[in-house]
Amino acid sequence: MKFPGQRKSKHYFPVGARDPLLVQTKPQAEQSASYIVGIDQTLVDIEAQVDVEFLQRYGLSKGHSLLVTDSVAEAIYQELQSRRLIESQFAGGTIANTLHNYSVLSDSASVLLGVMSQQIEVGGYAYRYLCNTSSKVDLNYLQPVPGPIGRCFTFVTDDGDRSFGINAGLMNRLTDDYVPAELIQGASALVISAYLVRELEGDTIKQATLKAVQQAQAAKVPVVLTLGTRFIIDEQPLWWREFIERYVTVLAMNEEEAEALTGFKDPLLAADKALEWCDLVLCTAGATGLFMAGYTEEETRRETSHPLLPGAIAEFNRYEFSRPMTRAACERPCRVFAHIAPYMGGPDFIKNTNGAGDGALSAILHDMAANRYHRQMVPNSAKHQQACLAYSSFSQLCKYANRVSYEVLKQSSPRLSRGLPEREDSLEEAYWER
Ligand SMILES: Nc1ncnc2c1ncn2[C@@H]1O[C@H](COP(=O)(O)OP(=O)(O)OP(=O)(O)O)[C@@H](O)[C@H]1O
Ligand SMILES: O=c1[nH]cnc2c1ncn2[C@@H]1O[C@H](CO)[C@@H](O)[C@H]1O
Repeated sequence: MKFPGQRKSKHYFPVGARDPLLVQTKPQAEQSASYIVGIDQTLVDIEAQVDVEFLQRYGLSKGHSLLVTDSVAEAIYQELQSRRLIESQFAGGTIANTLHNYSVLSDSASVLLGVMSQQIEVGGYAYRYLCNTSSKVDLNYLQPVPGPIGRCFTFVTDDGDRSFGINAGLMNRLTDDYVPAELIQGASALVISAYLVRELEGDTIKQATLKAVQQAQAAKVPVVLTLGTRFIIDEQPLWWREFIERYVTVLAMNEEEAEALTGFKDPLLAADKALEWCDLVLCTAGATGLFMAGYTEEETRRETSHPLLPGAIAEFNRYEFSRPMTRAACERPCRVFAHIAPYMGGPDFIKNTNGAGDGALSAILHDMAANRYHRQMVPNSAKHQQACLAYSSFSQLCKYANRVSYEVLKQSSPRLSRGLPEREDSLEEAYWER
């Protein structure tokens, strides 16, 4: 496990096994027991640059993810091919992207549950999917299916925004016998998306996901939900509120999804509302940066040394130096909020914003898993006198998530091909210390 985020490590963090004191503290097996599990619809992103007229012609919605039938998918594919518009075909899926990035950032294992074509052709979609996934993502639990995985037409318009047309194939046929209880119970977190409920007749992935969620809850493994696209939430916001209240510890969303869920357009108010149902919220807001909200113990909360920020909640970042806890773990829960503007104002040129939000979530997951790893390695550390959800403060979590989003934008790919630089050689090295 690498240290989460980059900063001067004034806290003790066992990154290697060479320290003799550390080796004595815990057996080796426990180190390798640190992993996260995710469930996803296995699909390949077929990326193409198009104009808004193209989206309208095929009944797609700008900035969102909609299902397309086989015949529409074929027509789209033919047009993209004949006009030579396809730029890349690369493994996608919001959770698989998140797991891949988590593994790249943390240098640690994650496990993907989903389906995979049992018959694989070199160069085909399934083949590409496997080739484009980090070797630290364990694909051994995938369920074989007798047909294609999904295709996600990823349309990038002139403004860099992305819109999706999903052709499902057999991506929704995961059954609950491919959700091993032991695997879920031993994880640092279970990660799912709202997309998993978008099923057609005969699909089983929603049921399989529910089983996994219940197993995680019973084993006190945090359930992390990302909302995916606003349309799914718009369809049944009350169902989602109840689902979150019942099962979810960490909620990730962008400001549109946040509005669909809570009715609040302002990301800060939306995050505040969502804290009625869950414990920790990440709300990304494009060029406005990102917000986090959560709980901490009132007695041990820490005041920021940064300027206090104005907003719908006055001076909302006052306690951003505190570490997040579940509401249930606090004797006197106190709400904490934090915000950060895009790292260095964002890259000079943004070709495509696809996956920037997934990137932010993978950073949060890394920090959460690092906390558990550290607790296993150094259980009597002062860091664990209280049961915190993450290793770092809200403020550091924001920085790290934001830095990873920047890297996704800079690499123009939802899946990082490399982690963060070991040293930031820009003038912004101080960013991590501020
Ligand atoms: N136009 C932009 N300029 C600067 N930074 C940006 C821009 N768009 C996104 N970012 C960065 O990326 C982060 C996540 O962006 P965004 O809110 O667009 O995610 P998202 O809609 O959830 O994306 P996805 O669903 O594709 O993963 C932002 O918090 C910000 O740090
Ligand atoms: O229906 C879906 N299920 C799973 N993943 C999806 C769906 N629609 C879009 N994405 C994925 O979201 C990522 C960016 O956040 C893209 O890489 C795309 O593959």
